Amino acid sequence: MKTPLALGPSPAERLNRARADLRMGLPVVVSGQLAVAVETLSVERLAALRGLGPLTLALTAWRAETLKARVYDNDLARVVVPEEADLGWLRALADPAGDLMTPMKGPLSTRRDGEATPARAALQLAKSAQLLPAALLAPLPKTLPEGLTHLDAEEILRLISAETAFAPVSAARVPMRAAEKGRLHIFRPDNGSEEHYAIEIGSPDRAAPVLARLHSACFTGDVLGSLKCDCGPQLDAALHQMGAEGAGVLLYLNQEGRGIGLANKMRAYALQDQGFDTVEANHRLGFEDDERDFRIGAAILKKLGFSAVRLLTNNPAKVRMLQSHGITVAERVPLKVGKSAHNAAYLATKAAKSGHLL
Ligand SMILES: Nc1nc2c(ncn2[C@@H]2O[C@H](COP(=O)(O)OP(=O)(O)OP(=O)(O)O)[C@@H](O)[C@H]2O)c(=O)[nH]1
Ligand SMILES: [Zn+2]
Repeated sequence: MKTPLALGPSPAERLNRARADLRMGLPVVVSGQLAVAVETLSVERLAALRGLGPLTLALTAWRAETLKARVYDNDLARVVVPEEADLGWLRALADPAGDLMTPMKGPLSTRRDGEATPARAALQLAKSAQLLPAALLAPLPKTLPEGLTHLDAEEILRLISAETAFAPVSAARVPMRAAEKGRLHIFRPDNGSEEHYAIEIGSPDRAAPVLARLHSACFTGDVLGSLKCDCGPQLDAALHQMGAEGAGVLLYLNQEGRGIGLANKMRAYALQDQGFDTVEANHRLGFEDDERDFRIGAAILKKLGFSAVRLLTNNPAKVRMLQSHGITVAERVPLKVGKSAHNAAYLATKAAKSGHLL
C-alpha cells in the first residue's frame, strides 16, 4: 500500500517556521511552554506573557558567566525574571553592548528545579535563527491563540544537531578574473536552512585529490575589503591558485561570522572596539567561539564527487573535520595572505586560542 501524501508540515518544516516566528517576535510552543527571543520581543508581547505566570530567562553558560549568574544546567542558566523587570532589563541581560557602562545587573537568581530541556531547545532555536542566544519562557495560557508553531524540545535538539542533506539546484559557467574556467553550483539543504555555493574551476579529476578551499562567508572581508580579517585576500588568493593550476573547488559556505550571522558579528566587532578579542567577544554574546557546522563542507564535496582534497587552510580543525566525515586530506596547503596592521591581533588570537597555524 502506498503511504498517503503528507500535506501537513514535518517536524523539520515546523522547526524552520519556528525560526521565522522568533525572528518576527512571535512566540513558539516548546514542550508545553511559550518561548520568545528577547531580541525581537515587543513591550506588548511581554505584557501579554506577564499575565501567564512566572517568567524564566534562558541564557547560555557563556553569557551567564559574564553576568555572574549561577549555572545549574551545564551549558545554560535559567534566570528568574523579577516581577518588576521590564523589556530594558531583559535586553540588558541578553545583549552585552552596555555591560561596561552598567556592569551591575544582579544579583540574579537562577532556577535549579524543573526541566532545562525546553530552555536549551529555545536557546538553540534562537541561535539557529541568528538572534542573540537569550529566550524568555512562560507558562501556556488556558486557551492558546491559533497559528502558533508547536515543537517538542527533544525534537528541536535532535533536528538542529542532525546532519543536513544537500541537493544541487542549478549551475552555470562564471568566468572570473582569477580563473576563466569557472562554474558556480548552488546547493540547497533539505531543511529550509541556508543555501551554500561551490565554485568549480576547470574540470578537476575526481580520482585525484583536488585543490580545495572551504571558505566561510565574510561580508566585511570578501565584499568590503575590510582590513580587520584576512578573508578577502584568502578568497582571492585561493581562486587565483586554482586558476593557475587549472583546477580546483572552492566552497563558499554561508556561515557568516563563524556561524553567528552578520548582525551578531557586528555586535562582536563593537565589543572588540571595547577591548575584547574575537573569542572573548563571542563568549560575552553567549556564543561558542566557533558556531560553524563543519559537516556541510564534507557533504557538498561528496555531492560533487570528490573524496580527497589538498586543502587550502591554516585551520587544523577544518582538516580534522573533513577527515572525520569521509574526505581524505592528502595535504594541507597553507594560505597566508592579507596580514595587516589592523588584523595582526586578530590573527594572533586565532593562533593562540583557536589553534590556527601562523
Ligand atoms: N564571530 C566572528 N567572526 C569573524 C570575525 N572575524 C572574521 N569572522 C568570520 O570568521 C570566518 C573566517 O572563515 P575562514 O577564513 O573560512 O576560516 P578560518 O577558520 O579562519 O580558517 P582558514 O582561513 O581556512 O585558515 C568567516 O565566517 C568570517 O565572517 C570576528 O571577529 N568574529
Ligand atoms: Zn573576514
